[in-house]
Amino acid sequence: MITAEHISKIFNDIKAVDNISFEVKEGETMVLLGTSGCGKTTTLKMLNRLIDASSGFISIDGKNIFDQQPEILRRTIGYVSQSNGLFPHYSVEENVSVVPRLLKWEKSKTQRRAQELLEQLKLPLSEFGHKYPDELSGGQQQRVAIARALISNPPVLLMDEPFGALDPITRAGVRKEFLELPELKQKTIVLVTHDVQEAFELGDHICLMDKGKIVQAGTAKDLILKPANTFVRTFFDHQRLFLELSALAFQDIWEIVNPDLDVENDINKASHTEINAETSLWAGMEMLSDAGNDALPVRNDATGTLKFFTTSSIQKAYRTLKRHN
Ligand SMILES: Nc1ncnc2c1ncn2[C@@H]1O[C@H](COP(=O)(O)OP(=O)(O)OP(=O)(O)O)[C@@H](O)[C@H]1O
Repeated sequence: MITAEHISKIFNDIKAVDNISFEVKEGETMVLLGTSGCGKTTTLKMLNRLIDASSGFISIDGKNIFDQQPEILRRTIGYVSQSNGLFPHYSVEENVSVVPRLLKWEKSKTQRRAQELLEQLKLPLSEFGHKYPDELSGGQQQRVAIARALISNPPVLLMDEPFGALDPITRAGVRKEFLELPELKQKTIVLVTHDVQEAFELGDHICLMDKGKIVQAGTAKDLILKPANTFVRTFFDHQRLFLELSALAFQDIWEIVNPDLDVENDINKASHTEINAETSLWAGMEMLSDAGNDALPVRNDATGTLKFFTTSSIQKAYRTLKRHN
């Protein structure tokens, strides 16, 4: 678990981070979101002491980070920097082996681990191990950077705009792979982004920052449906419909949906496989987007019940939910 209490960073006379506090529980992904210059990177770098806080307290897994030597601390914290930070004159295998070398791992152990990780990241060692960063696409380089950060199996992972340099399509693909990576399921992750969609997709919790302060912290649903002030509301305005439908899941409209629509006889209930009620309404509507008269079977694991949703029943339930909020 990461705890930051009243941390600030002052550069000369600029207050880059201004008295912020947050907590990231074990296994959670916390996103620092905000526009350029609001203090996200400075906050992230204070966690592994690439930048030392001017004031405040930070602990990781109950240990005060200021009691540890920065180099030793950083061995337990994976870090993916904004520009991937790969050494251009090192091959893929050499790049991912940097930390094991510092930790004096046996060669065979390093190679086994590199093989396992690169396999998961769809860059088999036999095919990519000897290549150099400039022989790889941006998405592949980013995956090598992620493998390098994960190789020593650190419990904490810090990522600064890890997909920032990628085009939107590659970015969505790499992000999807990232979400599905078994290695990451147990990690405590802090991720910096200015991309709202990315924050909503990846963050269990989001801290929205402005001018060095956290303006609101909460789940995507909290931020979009219960904005703390006008700044938060306006921040999401340009993508509001998409974000609301992404933040809401079928379980949020479970009791609202009109039962009459569930039992219409002329809807085709056979063309979709069952999905879970934790799926977002946006994902559900995408699945229905090609359909004329289809219904999506959705299972609510909490109650064990199954309901069929059409595009129009989702839209009606969403409008009703909005009216009541
Ligand atoms: N080493 C430094 N010396 C002086 N000022 C700095 C330094 N690093 C950052 N700043 C200033 O601190 C503020 C916050 O910068 P920071 O990089 O944390 O923002 P950010 O939200 O990560 O921005 P971006 O999304 O553009 O990376 C900015 O005003 C920046 O100019």
